[in-house]
Amino acid sequence: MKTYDSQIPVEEKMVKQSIQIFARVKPTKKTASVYCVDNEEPAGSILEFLVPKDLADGFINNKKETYKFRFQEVFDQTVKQEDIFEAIAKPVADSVLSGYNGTIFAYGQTGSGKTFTITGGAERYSDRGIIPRTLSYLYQHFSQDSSMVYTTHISYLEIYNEVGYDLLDPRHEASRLEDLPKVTIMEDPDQNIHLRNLSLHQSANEEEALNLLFLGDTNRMIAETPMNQASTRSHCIFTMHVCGREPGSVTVRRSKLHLVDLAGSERVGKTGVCGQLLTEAKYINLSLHYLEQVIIALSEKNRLHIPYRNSMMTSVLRDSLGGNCMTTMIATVSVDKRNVDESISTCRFAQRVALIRNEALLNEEMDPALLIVRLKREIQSLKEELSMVTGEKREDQLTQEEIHKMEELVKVFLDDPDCEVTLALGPDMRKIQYCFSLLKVLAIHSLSLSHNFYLLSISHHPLLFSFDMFVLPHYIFFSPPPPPPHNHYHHALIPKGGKNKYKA
Ligand SMILES: Nc1ncnc2c1ncn2[C@@H]1O[C@H](COP(=O)(O)OP(=O)(O)OP(=O)(O)O)[C@@H](O)[C@H]1O
Repeated sequence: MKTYDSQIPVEEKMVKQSIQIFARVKPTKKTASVYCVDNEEPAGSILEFLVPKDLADGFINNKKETYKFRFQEVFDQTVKQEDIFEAIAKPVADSVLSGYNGTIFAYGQTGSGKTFTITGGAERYSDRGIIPRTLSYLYQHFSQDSSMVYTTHISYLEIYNEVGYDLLDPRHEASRLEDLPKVTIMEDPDQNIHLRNLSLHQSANEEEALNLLFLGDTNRMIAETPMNQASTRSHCIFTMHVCGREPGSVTVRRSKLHLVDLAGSERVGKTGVCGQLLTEAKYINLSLHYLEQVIIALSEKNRLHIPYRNSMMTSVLRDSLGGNCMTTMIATVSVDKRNVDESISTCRFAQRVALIRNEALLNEEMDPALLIVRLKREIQSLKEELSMVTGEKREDQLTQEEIHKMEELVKVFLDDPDCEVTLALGPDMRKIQYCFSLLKVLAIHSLSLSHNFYLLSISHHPLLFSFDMFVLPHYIFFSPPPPPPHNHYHHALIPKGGKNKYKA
């Protein structure tokens, strides 16, 4: 198996990349060989179909007998789900972890193995598809990476007969489809798509995410058709929103991972469906036709208008097709003789898709809530600086907490025998004045000790009170009083011969 180095260096902010295309061949019991795979090619792998001119079931082919298609890699019938995950999904999951959007979509004829590849088979644990394996990989990474804090949200959208439904809506089971709220598309002025009525569920761990996947899968529109016993009659988009942030940083990385299981195209004439199955088939074919139109428009140079708005699916996947996303397509093909023409058209479609170049951007942004806190702090400090420069006084009074803090600071300042020690108060004149007042009181008190009796009017200051009480009988009034440190004045008694315990 080939390896792809699609791990993106984090410092690169934009990655231009063509949509990656892979092919997967569904196992068949039929032995007649109509195809071959060449994985030895240096630039990718070749899937070749051999179509004899006299093909019995009506496939008209006048000239060509071989059709060759190049893919990044072709996975033949025996390739396991685990290998598909490693080669296709892991690199996309890694880019999502780095902050880029990622999309993986499976495209192919009905019954060719899209659901098996994206979601998985129900029979064996080893049949788990891309979604459960990717969830497991991502949550394992989240728990191991202590340098980042991650949050994840999940949504699961179904587009059935061109109408969007929320597969995670708890009313799904008990209600008729037509009674459920429809998911609608809204576009903001920057042409970003928003989906109304599509719920987002936070999932803290792999188990919660798997429960959501299971809930959504049980609500999908599945029906038995002549081509597939459990055919998905809708397009399903499982989306994981990942938000990563370094602890303490205001920068967040938000990326989206779309895992898309498209409904399968089917030839209505060939399968002979009627009634509801026919209506569904018409819608499926129409929306796949619109998808093809978008792909054709994107692959043509100088096309100004891309018809995204023609269908809900192309509107929702707008970013994945020619936009801000690392996108990968898996073409699922059946190599039974009777399906060869559809498989060839799937491969042709893939070749067109490979021409589309996306520009994936590193989705980094500032967290608005944290940014507000940081800016508030900055405004406060600028205000203080400004009032220092202009000499403008702040009107608001110091709080008790601030006063207490400054008293502590002065105490530490005075207790420190180091003459170089500084009293750091910040650029707030009120605090500076308050500390000067405290220091003056102490200075006067010191003087009073050498000149016998003095009167001092000071604030209600617990530090000073403690030594005011020390030698109570020796006091007289001293006038005028020093500037009051704050609003509440008290006359304190300064003793003669008292010891200043705040000085060395
Ligand atoms: N690689 C595979 N290995 C084993 N079984 C497979 C594989 N691919 C498909 N199958 C089986 O083939 C059947 C049809 O596959 P699946 O439902 O995935 O097709 P689909 O492309 O999703 O069809 P539809 O478009 O009708 O929903 C299923 O029973 C599935 O288990």
